[in-house]
Amino acid sequence: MLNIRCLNKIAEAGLAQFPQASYQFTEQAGAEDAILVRSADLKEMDFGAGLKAIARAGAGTNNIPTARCSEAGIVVFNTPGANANAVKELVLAGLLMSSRPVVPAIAWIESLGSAADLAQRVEQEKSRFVGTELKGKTLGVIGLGAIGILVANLAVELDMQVVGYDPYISVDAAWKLSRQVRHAESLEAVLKTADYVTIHVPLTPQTKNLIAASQLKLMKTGAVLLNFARGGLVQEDAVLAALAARQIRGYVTDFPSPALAGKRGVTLIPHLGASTEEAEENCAVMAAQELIDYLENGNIRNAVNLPDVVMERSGQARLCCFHRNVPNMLAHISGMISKQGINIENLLNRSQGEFAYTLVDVDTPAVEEIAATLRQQPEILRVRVIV
Ligand SMILES: NC(=O)C1=CN([C@@H]2O[C@H](COP(=O)(O)OP(=O)(O)OC[C@H]3O[C@@H](n4cnc5c(N)ncnc54)[C@H](O)[C@@H]3O)[C@@H](O)[C@H]2O)C=CC1
Ligand SMILES: O=C(O)CCC(=O)C(=O)O
Repeated sequence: MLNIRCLNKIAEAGLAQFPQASYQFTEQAGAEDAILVRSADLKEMDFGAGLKAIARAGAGTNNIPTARCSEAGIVVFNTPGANANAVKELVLAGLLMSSRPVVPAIAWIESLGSAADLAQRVEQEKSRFVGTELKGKTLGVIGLGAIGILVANLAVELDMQVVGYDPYISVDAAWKLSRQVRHAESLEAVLKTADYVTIHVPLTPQTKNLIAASQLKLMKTGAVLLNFARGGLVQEDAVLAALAARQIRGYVTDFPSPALAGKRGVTLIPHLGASTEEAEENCAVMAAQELIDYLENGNIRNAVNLPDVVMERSGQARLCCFHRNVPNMLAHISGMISKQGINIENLLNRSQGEFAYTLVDVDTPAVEEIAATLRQQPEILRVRVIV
């Protein structure tokens, strides 16, 4: 039996992927083979020696200590794109809420209750809630990955001018982007030209406080900043100062904090970007399938600390080695196997940065001794045998 521990509510369709004959769910810390998580913070968590993988049912993995996981031979997965449409739709709501004062207008009408002169007061006072149109305004999109692309393309459909910035954009992403999206050479160029700026980059040490006082100063007077990516990307004090100085008109964010609560110009949403039935299901199913293929076949799809490594099963056993990306590892692993007179049926090795992963299919199930010897190597972080 393999033990799966869920640290957040995971959609039923995802849990149903795990066959009951070979998987059980556990709440016991340290007993798990794999963890399924959404936003729970694992940074300070101790991991049991048996933990092989963590799957984030979502995009951002800043709640997972990925470097520490790699050192312990734990593969960290996420579910790229699985919730992108849900976020895109909420960004649209954010754009509409910041161009048309519908939220205060609804609050006002609710405050009137069922007053007899309701219809009359509506017509008399509605001019307090006049907005502006998105059509013709410029949207700056920072980060053109799964979400940024959808937001940029949607804005084109809304007849907005769209300017995008992503110095690391993938070729696949570039193909999906509308040709009407203008390419900005720098973050500064986006900030200077946009009426609305929306951020869609991961939170990393490099992107922390991406938008701070000096960036906010570049924004057009009266512009709106939307942050559906992570709170730490925007320096809150600087945003509050920019709002107080009327440098910017609004800050719409999916990441509330005590400092932002109740402040003029701030719209707080309780981290609902991915909270649709469809996105929760997509993420849960994708995360579960990634874990199952890794636990049962050693295959890796959508890990953040290793590249994709997928090989058809052949032979009688599979050795899965998570190791450092240093010279001679492949020769060492294959040499150890051939020294025992064992035939290698198939082998696949891929690396990403400091780490690498090797799958070896062999023609005998009797490879535990080889695995035990390989585990002695300091450069080898985890060896699994799958028969
Ligand atoms: N509010 C919510 O519920 C959700 C929030 N998110 C957040 O949104 C982020 C983005 O999600 P996806 O688009 O799915 O990820 P993604 O990985 O598909 O795209 C991220 C893009 O950011 C770009 N990027 C990285 N550093 C950059 C920089 N300094 N300047 C400009 N671009 C940069 C990358 O090249 C990549 O194209 C996630 O990391 C997560 O933090 C994601 C899903 C739901
Ligand atoms: O699971 C959630 O609701 C949060 C989604 C999210 O922030 C992400 O996918 O990065």
